[in-house]
Amino acid sequence: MADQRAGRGPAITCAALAKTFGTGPAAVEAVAPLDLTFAAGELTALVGPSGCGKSTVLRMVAGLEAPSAGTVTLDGAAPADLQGEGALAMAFQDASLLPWRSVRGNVALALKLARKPVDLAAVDAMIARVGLAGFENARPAELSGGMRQRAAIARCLVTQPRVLLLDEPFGAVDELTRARLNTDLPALWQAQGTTALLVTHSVREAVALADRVVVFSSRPAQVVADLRVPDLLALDSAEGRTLMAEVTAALSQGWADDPGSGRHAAQ
Ligand SMILES: Nc1ncnc2c1ncn2[C@@H]1O[C@H](COP(=O)(O)OP(=O)(O)OP(=O)(O)O)[C@@H](O)[C@H]1O
Repeated sequence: MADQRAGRGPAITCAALAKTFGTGPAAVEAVAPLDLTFAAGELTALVGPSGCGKSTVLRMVAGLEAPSAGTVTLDGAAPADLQGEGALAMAFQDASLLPWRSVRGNVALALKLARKPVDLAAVDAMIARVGLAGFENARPAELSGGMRQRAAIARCLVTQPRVLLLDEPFGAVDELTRARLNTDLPALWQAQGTTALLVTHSVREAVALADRVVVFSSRPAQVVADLRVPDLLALDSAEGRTLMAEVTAALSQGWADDPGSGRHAAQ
């Protein structure tokens, strides 16, 4: 039952979603039963201690990892259905570009795989948008790590996905470029009405980019705080600093032994 409005992202619902890797004494419970809904067209940042299960949640939303229990639905559809429509895009930290293809070739391929018309002007415009104008013909090996990440982001956004899943996509990008991408890219996906999830270790990035910040406890991931980011929040305002302090406090609380003791704030 996909959303009929053109291009608009679906709501994402995780219902009693859980994941345990392995069995017996060696089993690792990565995600305890989790109930979370991400609103259509919103960008939600997921933050939490290293190894708490953030990527696992993202991979289950992407349909790359089967849940041990519970479900993920996107406006009622399974992740695989959106994958099939080319409506779901992901960028991971390790920016896996095809090494034998140019930047232009990699970005254009995303359109082909999504069964969309390959418009080279749109491809080059997206490459310019992530600051890679002039590198259209470069192969990934000729780019820095940060440039490869930017090319991977261009590859994601060129298809105008309805769902965008970003796992530390700016990890290898320097501060200046990151600041530029942080101001430039949200406008792109907001205009497209994309529903986006962003896993990040940066509280500043989470608050700067997201409409909502969900803070997880240490493994298995459970929600310890769920905070709304006011529109047009200035990070250096008193309100911005207070919100970042709240996220940071929830993160330290998330490291505590009793993850269930957290609070569930704004929705
Ligand atoms: N394929 C797998 N097989 C076995 N264990 C796994 C697998 N993937 C993840 N895990 C385990 O699940 C737990 C959660 O991992 P996950 O990558 O989701 O955490 P994360 O919060 O994204 O971590 P980080 O912030 O460090 O990237 C970890 O203990 C990890 O070792």
